[in-house]
Amino acid sequence: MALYRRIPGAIAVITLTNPPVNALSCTVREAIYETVKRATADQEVKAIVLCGANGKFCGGADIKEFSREMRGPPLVPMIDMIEESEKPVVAVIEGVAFGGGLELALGCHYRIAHSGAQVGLTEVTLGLLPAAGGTQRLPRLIGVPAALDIITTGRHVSAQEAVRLGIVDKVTDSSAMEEAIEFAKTVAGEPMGPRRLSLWTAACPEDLDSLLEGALVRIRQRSRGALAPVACVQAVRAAASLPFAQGMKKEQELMAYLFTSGQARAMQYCFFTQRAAARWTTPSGASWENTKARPVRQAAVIGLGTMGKGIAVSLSRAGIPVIAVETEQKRLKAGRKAVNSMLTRESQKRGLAEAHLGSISFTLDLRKLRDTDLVIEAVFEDMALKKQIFSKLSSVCRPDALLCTNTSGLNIDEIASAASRPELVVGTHFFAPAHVMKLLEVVCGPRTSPVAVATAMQLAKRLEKIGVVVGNCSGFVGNRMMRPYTEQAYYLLEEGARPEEVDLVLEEFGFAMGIFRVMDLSGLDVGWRSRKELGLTGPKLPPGTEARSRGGKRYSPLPDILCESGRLGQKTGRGWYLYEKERVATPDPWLQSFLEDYRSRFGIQSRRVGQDEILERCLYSLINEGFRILQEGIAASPEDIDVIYVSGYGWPRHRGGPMFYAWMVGLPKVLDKLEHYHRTHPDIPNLAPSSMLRKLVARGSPPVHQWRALIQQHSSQL
Ligand SMILES: CCCCCCC[C@H](O)CC(=O)SCCNC(=O)CCNC(=O)[C@H](O)C(C)(C)COP(=O)([O-])OP(=O)([O-])OC[C@H]1O[C@@H](n2cnc3c(N)ncnc32)[C@H](O)[C@@H]1OP(=O)([O-])[O-]
Ligand SMILES: NC(=O)c1ccc[n+]([C@@H]2O[C@H](COP(=O)([O-])OP(=O)(O)OC[C@H]3O[C@@H](n4cnc5c(N)ncnc54)[C@H](O)[C@@H]3O)[C@@H](O)[C@H]2O)c1
Repeated sequence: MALYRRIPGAIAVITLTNPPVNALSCTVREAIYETVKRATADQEVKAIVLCGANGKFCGGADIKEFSREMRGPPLVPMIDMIEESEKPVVAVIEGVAFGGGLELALGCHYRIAHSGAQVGLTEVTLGLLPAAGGTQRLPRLIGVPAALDIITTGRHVSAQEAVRLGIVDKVTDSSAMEEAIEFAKTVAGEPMGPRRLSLWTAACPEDLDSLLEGALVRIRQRSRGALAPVACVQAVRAAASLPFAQGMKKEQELMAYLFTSGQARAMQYCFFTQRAAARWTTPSGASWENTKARPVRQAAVIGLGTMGKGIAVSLSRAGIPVIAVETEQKRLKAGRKAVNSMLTRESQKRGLAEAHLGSISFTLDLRKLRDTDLVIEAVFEDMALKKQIFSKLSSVCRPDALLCTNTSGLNIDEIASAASRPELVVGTHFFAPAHVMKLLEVVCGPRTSPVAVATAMQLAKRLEKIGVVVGNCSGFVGNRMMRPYTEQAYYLLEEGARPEEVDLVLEEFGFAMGIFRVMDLSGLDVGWRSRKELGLTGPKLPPGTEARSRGGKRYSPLPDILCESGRLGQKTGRGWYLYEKERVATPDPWLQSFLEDYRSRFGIQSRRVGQDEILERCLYSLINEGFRILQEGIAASPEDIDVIYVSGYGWPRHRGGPMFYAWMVGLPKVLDKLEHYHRTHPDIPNLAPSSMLRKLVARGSPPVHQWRALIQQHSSQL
């Protein structure tokens, strides 16, 4: 709702009151109409101040209403009514003014912001465009180039930048409300015509076409296949070239097209599932609601390699003091140098004051960890080494200290067995680069206690990451699902495809990089090392093992052969591609003839592999593993799997995540295709449809949010 009060000085104050973010629900819109009408009709009122309760102006339209039939007064005429008011309307922007919230403020005649506030037209992140006049008013206010950037990226703009750009008229460190009231008194009685943005013309560069073309190129690089940012460009073009009324018509047409799109549905699903992941539960009844996290005042990181450095920076950035431990002086020195320069860059970029950073001390002595509340181990992926460290930590650390491991897939319970307090051992699986990537898989072993899970999830929040609780199995959720996906990519090469063909299909789907480019970037030796550990190749492989089979299942030795010949990816200048110019992947004729020789050596008839087959075999095998994970209770819900893939594995947001995508495609189709591919390739067991998928199809393919109820909780590993 919206509260109305009159205060001395002939000012009416209208306060949006809809916790937690004052979203513009049907009731709020009705109340705004009513209160603005009341203020304009009241002879005693000379100016109106519009603000939000609880220090937040407005989080925009109520997204929950988008999946229901729209009721109540629409936003556009409501904002027009405010703009048309003869009495000045001043918006008080505290906290946030996002989406429809900023559009509402743009309909006001003046905007006063608190210095801590943020504004933005964030609709594009929900698969939409600002459809309450935002695409037409913002370019008129700040010019086409700046508006184009804000509308197509949906980025959050600080109050300082907002005043620089002209989005707000004034920024204050003290009370924005008091400032606005005083300001309103000074403009009461002035003519409001010049303040109506709908009457302005958008400042536009001479070469509008090349500006818009450049934006489309960037959109294609950032989110290929996404409809909303392209529609945003079209709407801004309308603002630059058409009168306001016609621009508004264009905005509405484009919104009507986006509003019912599968992409908008997928992105709004991502918005809610990301928040739902924080509400974790385990079958034992422990949950975010009934388990209190331990406070973390002091943390430690063991190992300052690729991951440890980023983890230390994340902790420090959250204001947590860190002790970083290495094995030898040289590595310690290199780690310290790298961490310090990362922190300097970070604080420059984010404008963080040094005082807000947690101090980092560097040591070779594990005994310094006796007062830490939480330790994160990030040493080599070696079970014996990890067990040795957990055993040492048990004697050094306080008995209530939480011991976390950053392993990418080793058995958490085996690591815990080396600790004196297995119930306080938990996996905290960060993703590279750890100070950038949002995902944190919180891996719960069979003996991990609820308090350990709660503390790790609380830590994720403090680090501004998205924590998702998963069960203990090889590769957990994310990496486990990647394996069949990667294997299919190898098999497709064996059968006749080229790396660039596979990558193109995946990139057209929306991944920023195809799987072969990704492997070249992270180094082919990473997977090679783990296959050697598992005895799939290298010295542990029993003599006489068939080249293309392991344990009766199909195996591709292609990546092993590449590694043996020194092709490790970008770092060696060649892998699945050739890198003559640093980081630029070009198809390699050598690889093409190598693949031809390989096929003839093993008598494989090369064939033209179609784009549909590439996409289906890669994605459906990954999805099928997701169903197995649900069946085994390694993930609590399909939503959790989707959050992991969207926030940690570059799954395109406008596709919702693998499980959501499977539902959008149609579960019967996914089942049918898997059956078909499994019939054709009976030696690839992963292609055999999981019983969970069959069960869901038999139950009529219910929507994703209903799957959780159908999952057999008794098999849960959480
Ligand atoms: C044809 C039809 C025409 C329509 C016209 C459209 C006009 C317009 O252009 C469209 C929009 O405005 S689109 C909208 C554009 N707006 C945006 O894109 C802003 C989206 N919101 C945000 O970015 C963040 O929530 C904030 C930064 C506002 C707060 O962050 P924080 O402090 O970390 O808090 P938190 O944990 O994030 O959220 C707390 C709770 O509030 C919930 N909730 C939040 N916003 C909601 C909303 N708008 N609605 C409903 N609910 C919303 C959220 O789900 C959560 O509840 P849950 O039960 O736990 O799920
Ligand atoms: N690199 C990735 O992309 C990635 C992603 C997620 C998880 N992980 C996991 O994170 C862990 C670390 O991986 P990484 O890539 O950072 O490894 P890395 O090889 O880059 O670094 C490991 C560091 O640990 C140090 N170390 C080894 N033994 C030590 C000891 N006893 N005490 C203190 N320090 C010791 C080494 O000196 C080295 O600096 C592994 O378990 C890995 O599986 C890696």
